[in-house]
Amino acid sequence: MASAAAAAQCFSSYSSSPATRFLRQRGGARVLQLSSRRSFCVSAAAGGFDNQNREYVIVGGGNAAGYAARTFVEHGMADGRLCIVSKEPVPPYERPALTKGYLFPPDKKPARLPGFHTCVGSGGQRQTAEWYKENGIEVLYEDPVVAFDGKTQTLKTSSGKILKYGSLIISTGCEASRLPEKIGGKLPGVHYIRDVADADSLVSSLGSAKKVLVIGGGYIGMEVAAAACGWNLDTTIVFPEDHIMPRLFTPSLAKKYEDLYQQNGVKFIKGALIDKLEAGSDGRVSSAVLKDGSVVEADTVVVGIGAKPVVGPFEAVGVNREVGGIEVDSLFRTSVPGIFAIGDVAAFPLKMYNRIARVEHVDHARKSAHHCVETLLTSQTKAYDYLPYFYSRVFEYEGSSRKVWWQFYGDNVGETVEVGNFDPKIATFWIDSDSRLKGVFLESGTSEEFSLLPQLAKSQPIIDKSKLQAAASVEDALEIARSSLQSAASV
Ligand SMILES: Cc1cc2nc3c(=O)[nH]c(=O)nc-3n(C[C@H](O)[C@H](O)[C@H](O)COP(=O)(O)OP(=O)(O)OC[C@H]3O[C@@H](n4cnc5c(N)ncnc54)[C@H](O)[C@@H]3O)c2cc1C
Ligand SMILES: NC(=O)c1ccc[n+]([C@@H]2O[C@H](COP(=O)([O-])OP(=O)(O)OC[C@H]3O[C@@H](n4cnc5c(N)ncnc54)[C@H](O)[C@@H]3O)[C@@H](O)[C@H]2O)c1
Ligand SMILES: O=C1O[C@H]([C@@H](O)CO)C(O)=C1O
Repeated sequence: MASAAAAAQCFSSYSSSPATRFLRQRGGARVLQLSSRRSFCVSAAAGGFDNQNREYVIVGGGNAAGYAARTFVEHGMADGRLCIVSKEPVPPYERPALTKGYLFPPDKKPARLPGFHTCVGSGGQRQTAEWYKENGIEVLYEDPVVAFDGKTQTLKTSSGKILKYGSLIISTGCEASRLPEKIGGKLPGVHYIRDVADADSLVSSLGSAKKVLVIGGGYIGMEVAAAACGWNLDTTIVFPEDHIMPRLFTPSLAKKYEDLYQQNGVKFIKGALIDKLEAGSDGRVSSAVLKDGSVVEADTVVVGIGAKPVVGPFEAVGVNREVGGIEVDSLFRTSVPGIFAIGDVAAFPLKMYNRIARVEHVDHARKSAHHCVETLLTSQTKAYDYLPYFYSRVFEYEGSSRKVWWQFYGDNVGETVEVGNFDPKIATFWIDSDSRLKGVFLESGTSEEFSLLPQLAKSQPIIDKSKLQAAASVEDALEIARSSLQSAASV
């Protein structure tokens, strides 16, 4: 790679300049200190490519990248020093909105950019394209990184740019798992949702849809099926398991949500796999054939069958074989000095449960980004100690018969006690064999009640299961949990 070699040469001759202190070791990261606050960009076109040196490069312009950029700005280390290389045409946004406000029917004020750029989802500033400019952050749009060379510390983008980095943060997230093309996974009318372009395409299909088939009973399946109800569409969900949200919900909790969806007209086909999707005479999807031979008609299909971490082209940095993703330590450092990974793509030590995990949820994207950049820019060596937090909100559009919003904190292990049945609340408590409360789920709580959940899941108090089982209401059950917390504190 002649241009990369040229880039490396140019980089080292620049870095030997007396005005530059080079690659200080900080929090395990190689930090290039420049005397000037402006970036150094050597535009000596080598082999037709721009030859550009950057101090900090973030690859991926998604949720985690937006929060990382904010932390760079907070430390006064963004201006002229930070470059974000993005595959998407817009600055980072709060991805959760894509299956929530974005899918509201046209007359119910759907969310659109620039309304939900990061960091509005956590009450922060709305970082528009202007915000990046004003803060001196270079963002390369629609120009994904296609090659990586750790030896020369260079990246190549799809347009052929060669970027030399001092420190690199990989935040490439996940991509939607797809049905194979040979069974109709790419037919017109078949949708996957990961980015704004996908959501736009789905919105345009919903506008003329009659029958929607949602494949997958996870997060995307539940959120998109609820959204389709808002458009008054005939909606069916099909999935291989015997209940929805199998990764988190107990069968009994799932049943309550399934009943609610059915009251909204959604049909469920459980324990079923797709054999193929078939096209009508116009070439657009018209039906799904299930493995048992039955046929479900649909003019719009939404596939939500999970996501895969985007590790390419960074495999050489070290992929975790068990959970996938780029392996990092508790400071988000990969095996290569100066290279970090955050968000969905990072396989990190989940300290409180003593296991390596990947977490595909936005709270971790935000917190891992902040923790990583703090490590990179300060002398912080505090291990990331994450408490898993998942949530969803559906039927939120104006005029819906009832809104649904739940939160879960902790680990869904052990036996469960469930209280309430959309009256309007539901709570589920996961309790291990030592009677410790490990995980807690709450539907339709007040903000005060929701704020109790992380305290419970973090302290894991000993709890009297029989008292919880006897609770007359969700409020009572939460009070019992709260008092177990108090007695744990007083021991
Ligand atoms: C539709 C949807 C709804 C969701 N709702 C919720 C929710 O309600 N609650 C919740 O907790 N979580 C939710 N999530 C999960 C949450 O959005 C993710 O955990 C979060 O976005 C992860 O942030 P990230 O930056 O790691 O990845 P992403 O936000 O996916 O960003 C990764 C970015 O990297 C880009 N990229 C990939 N490869 C390259 C490359 N080679 N070069 C340059 N750029 C590249 C991608 O295009 C993307 O822009 C949802 C996810 C989806 C898809
Ligand atoms: N509220 C949230 O946190 C939220 C909302 C939307 C999306 N997301 C994220 O987006 C990503 C994708 O979500 P998702 O719902 O696709 O993943 P998921 O893992 O939540 O659900 C996948 C579901 O697909 C089904 N499935 C798996 N293989 C199948 C197959 N071959 N045929 C039919 N069904 C199959 C199963 O029912 C499984 O529950 C995940 O990272 C998820 O965390 C999160
Ligand atoms: O975390 C989130 O961010 C967006 C939205 O709040 C941004 O305005 C959304 O729908 C979430 O669930």
